[in-house]
Parts: sequence; C-alpha cells; structure tokens
Amino acid sequence: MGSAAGPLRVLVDMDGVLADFEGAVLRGFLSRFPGEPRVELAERRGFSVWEQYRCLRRDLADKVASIYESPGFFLGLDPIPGAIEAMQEMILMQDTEVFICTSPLRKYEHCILEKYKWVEKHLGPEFVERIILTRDKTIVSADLLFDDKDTIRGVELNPSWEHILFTCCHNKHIQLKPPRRRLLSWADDWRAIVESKRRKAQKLSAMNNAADIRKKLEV
Ligand SMILES: Nc1ccn([C@H]2C[C@H](O)[C@@H](COP(=O)(O)O)O2)c(=O)n1
Ligand SMILES: [Mg+2]
Repeated sequence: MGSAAGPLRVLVDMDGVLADFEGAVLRGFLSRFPGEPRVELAERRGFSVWEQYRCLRRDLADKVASIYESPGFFLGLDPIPGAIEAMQEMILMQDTEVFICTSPLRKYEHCILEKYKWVEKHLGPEFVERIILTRDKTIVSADLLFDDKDTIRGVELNPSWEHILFTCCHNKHIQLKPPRRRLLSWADDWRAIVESKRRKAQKLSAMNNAADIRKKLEV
C-alpha cells in the first residue's frame, strides 16, 4: 500500500506460522534418538533449535539438524491450527494481497521442493503462485509480515512491513516493546490487525495526497 492507496500487502511466514516445524523436530528427534537429552517445547528459547541443542550438548546440534534436513521432513509438517482457514479467508479479502514469505535452509536440497509441495497440498495451486523464497525478508516490500522469528534482519535497515510476531514456543517469553504487536495464534484477532493496518495506510496515503496538492498550489 505504502504512500499510494492500493491493496494491502500481507506476507505470511511458513515455519512456525503455517507449518509446525517445532513439533515435528521434537517428534523426529524423540523417535530417532530416544535415549538422548532433548528440549521440550515448553523449554524452547530462541529461534534456532540447532543453537539450543548445541548448548545442551555440542554433538546434539548435528543430530537435531539431521532431523530437519531429512527428506520428507518439510512435506510432512502438520499445519498450525487455524492457519489454512485463515489463509483461505485472507486471500478472499477485498483489496488485500497475500503472499507466503519463507526462508529455505542453507542445506536446501529437500527443503525448497518440499515447501512448494506442502503449499500445493494444504493450500492449493493458487498459493503456489504466491510463494516468495528468500533468505532476506527485509527487501520484500509489503505492509505486514506475520512471522515467528523475533528479530528479522537483512540488508534493508528499514523494511516497509510491520512485523507481527506470531507466537511460537521459542518466542512466547519475549516481552515486546511498544508499538510492536503479537498474534497469539490463528484463533487470535488477525482480522483486526489487517484492518487496523489498512486504516493506517489509508490515512497516510490521504495525508500524502493532501501534501502533494498543497505543494502544487504553492508553485
Ligand atoms: N525455530 C526454527 C524455525 C525455522 N528454522 C529454519 C527452518 C527453515 O529453513 C527456516 C525458516 O525460517 P522462517 O522463514 O520461518 O523464518 O529456518 C529454524 O532453524 N528454527
Ligand atoms: Mg518462521
């Protein structure tokens, strides 16, 4: 939307927002390494599951990575409750553009293809057209980004989107400084966030138009 009035553009992250990455990592770890210490979801802290397992015991980092780097891992993720319904509703909203914005693993062999297949399986081909794969979300232009990563950094220091932190086991303890906002789950009021952003963008656009007119009249 930006300064010119137009559709509201919403980016929705995949892992931790649409697809249950964390639940599948823990289940996979338990079944492949039953005797090893593990991090329960209630004990997860920080975005990187690799880092937390490494702190638990150095060699566990590679073991946990072997779970999410395995073929079939990303395709087998369960949808986060309410995510599919929310996306189907959001894409039908007037003056709203919805995209899935997700970062592939550095070891991308299975991850990329399986992310596409997951979207086709759970959301259908219409959403496959709307996948944005990037390691840097800051350069993608939009009004809103729903994402479970607490800090999103990249080459653009002032991304155009407002980051709405989607609550996940690894971020629920983080106290956000105002004006940052959270979405607790898809049962929370995501529609109110979308509509409040739309009103703000419309107001900004009207103010910019008025300033343009004033400038023209001054000349
Ligand atoms: N807690 C997490 C969640 C995701 N990842 C990995 C898995 C994906 O390749 C990538 C997804 O990032 P996103 O687009 O959801 O920001 O990061 C992880 O390591 N730990
Ligand atoms: Mg995520």
